[in-house]
Amino acid sequence: SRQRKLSLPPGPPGLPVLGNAMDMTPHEMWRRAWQWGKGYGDMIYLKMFGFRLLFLNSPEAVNELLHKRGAIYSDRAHFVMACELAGFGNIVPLTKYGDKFKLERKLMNQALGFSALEKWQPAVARETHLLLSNLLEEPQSHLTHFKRYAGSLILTTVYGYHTTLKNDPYIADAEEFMVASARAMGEAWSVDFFPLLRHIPWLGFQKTAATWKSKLAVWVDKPFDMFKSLPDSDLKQNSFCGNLLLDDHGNVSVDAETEDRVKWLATSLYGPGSDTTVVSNTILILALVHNPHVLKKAQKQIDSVVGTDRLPTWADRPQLPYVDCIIKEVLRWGVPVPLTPPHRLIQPDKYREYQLEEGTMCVGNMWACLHDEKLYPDPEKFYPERFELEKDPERLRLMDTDNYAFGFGRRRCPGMHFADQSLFLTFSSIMACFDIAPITDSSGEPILPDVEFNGGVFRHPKPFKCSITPRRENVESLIQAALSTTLI
Ligand code: HEM
Repeated sequence: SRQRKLSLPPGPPGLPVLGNAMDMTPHEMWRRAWQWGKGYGDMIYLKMFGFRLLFLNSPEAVNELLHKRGAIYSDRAHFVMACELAGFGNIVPLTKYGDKFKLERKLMNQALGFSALEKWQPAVARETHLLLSNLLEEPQSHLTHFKRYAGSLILTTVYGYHTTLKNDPYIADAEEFMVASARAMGEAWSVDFFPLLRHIPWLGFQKTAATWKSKLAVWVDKPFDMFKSLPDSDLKQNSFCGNLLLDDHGNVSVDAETEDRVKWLATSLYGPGSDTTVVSNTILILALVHNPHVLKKAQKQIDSVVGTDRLPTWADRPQLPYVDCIIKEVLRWGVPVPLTPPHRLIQPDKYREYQLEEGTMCVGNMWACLHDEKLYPDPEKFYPERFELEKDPERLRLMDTDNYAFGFGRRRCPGMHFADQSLFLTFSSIMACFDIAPITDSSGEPILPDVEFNGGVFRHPKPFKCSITPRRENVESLIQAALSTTLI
């Protein structure tokens, strides 16, 4: 027994009985794990009752375990609060590794993978041009516009439902579900560590879970019923649900079990797909306010390739390498999702001098990987040139943000190519149309916003003000012209 203990990875000493339970925090857990790493190395092990948690802080460790050994590191935990009490067990991020997982992956890859990207281009273009129009009209509400853009894009993709409303009821319901499911997985930690907590009435776990359960009809069935009642159209037929469920005449042509599975898959895509998009666009704006030279350099490249009498398109991408460097640096510097949900190890394993036990919950720390000083010198600096100036192909391959920002191995984000496509169009179009700068005080001095982030599952910048102004007189007419040619 002594030998087994000695071969576990190191970690902070826990308390008697409680173990490391008091070391956990819902606020910026990734930063705490990264700080522990300075003393313990890139693998940090915590234990609470029957729970074994392993933070992986380096590109080497995540690649070796979560990626190369993905066949045994791709299961998920059975969260009591989310799966048992609230009834959220059917959402994709909670699916156990096995046949159901494989089928869901196949369906998501079919709808969102590389080969499906072209199909989504008209919808992404339309939503982007609407976003530009919103930013032109009400530049101070950039966060509201990013939320409408991301929400409408996901609902269009998933259900064929497009909205121009800033307070669309389907988006409101989907956001409510996203908050509830994130909380269910967060609170599940404490209920899983201390199973008795669920029976203490004043803590309210059972009551909250029962409220959530009673809303499943609104969160899961309502958008699906809306999809079924939409008039037949190309948008509906081509959507995620349409593609998987409808025959050529627009009728549902699958059995009830498949229909139920697709319904849950559809609901699952909203949270991971929309918040990450909002966060990435907001991080771009924050980074540009602080780095005007980056915006100027990008605008110069965009102007030389696109000119001044049209908006960027995907065909311009090969000639706009600096925009690609900015996308990589936004994902690296901002880290929209700093930690993976735990990947559960399904059998005992050995790595380096460590023995890892079956059931260990392995968490990839993307923030730590993307701030690794060996790969990214001066990691706190927003510096897109780091990707442009690196000439060694092997180092460039290791530095590629896509290796880390979207998670790892078999659980890697199924929406990553879709996200990359939409980020290219929004980033290049925003920079082509607008100057972005700090607001100024009464004496004209710039007020730079703080670089501060919320500490939850998604790394939202704290709300900030900035000035977003059209670069030229013809920006409005360009946007209008683009909108009229990208009608859905
Ligand atoms: C900048 C944009 C995005 C980022 C940074 C991002 C990042 C991530 C990360 C880190 C994970 C966890 C992977 C792991 O456990 O190893 C994940 C999972 C997931 N993402 Fe994304 N994502 C983005 C956009 C999207 C989009 C647009 C969609 C869908 C349209 C999407 C759908 C999902 C789903 C369904 C999962 C759960 C996969 C599973 O548990 O098997 N994501 N994403």
